[in-house]
Amino acid sequence: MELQKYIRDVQDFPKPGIGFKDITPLLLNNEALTAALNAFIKLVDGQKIDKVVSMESRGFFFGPMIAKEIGAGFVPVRKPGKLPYKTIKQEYALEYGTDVLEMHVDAIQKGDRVLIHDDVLATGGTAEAVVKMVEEAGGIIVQLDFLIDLTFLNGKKKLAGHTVNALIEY
Ligand SMILES: O=P(O)(O)OC[C@H]1O[C@H](OP(=O)(O)OP(=O)(O)O)[C@H](O)[C@@H]1O
Ligand SMILES: Nc1ncnc2[nH]cnc12
Repeated sequence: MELQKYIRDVQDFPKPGIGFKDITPLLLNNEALTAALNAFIKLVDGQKIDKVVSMESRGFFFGPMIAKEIGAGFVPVRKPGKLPYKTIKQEYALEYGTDVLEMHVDAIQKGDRVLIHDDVLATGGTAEAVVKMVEEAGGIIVQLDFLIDLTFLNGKKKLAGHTVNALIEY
């Protein structure tokens, strides 16, 4: 199935000049949703994964479904002040300025084999911050799997040394 058919381009969202990739048509269509989930499971290829780690908020659409299907636990990475328990924090660069992501300190055990999932890889700043947090907690990153890679933004460069997959590339 050609998943790209289910991605809607929205110009000038959330700011003028941005071509936003809207994944909600894919989520809305059960065949496309199932095909995407099956493709994510195929990327795991039977490797042992202890935890799937995804970032708020669009990483939460597929992250828990992938975890359930491959027999792993799910770890939410959230924006500041949202997680109730003690957290590891990581600052990361945005287009303008910086932001922070947080993960619970007990979410990853030393030696855990981790799959990182998000919907979109753009500049790679978000994923790089999650890589740092997982590694700080002692996790081993097996791969990073995205629905979409905006390749013209060179996000993969920030993730050099890791296996990075995407179902759709622009
Ligand atoms: O590769 P980067 O340049 O870091 O960008 C990618 C991130 O941007 C989007 O999240 P956003 O911060 O818009 O939050 P949302 O998922 O809550 O919409 C997307 O879901 C990724 O997490
Ligand atoms: N162009 C884009 N479309 C959707 N999500 C994004 N996250 C960062 N850039 C994005």
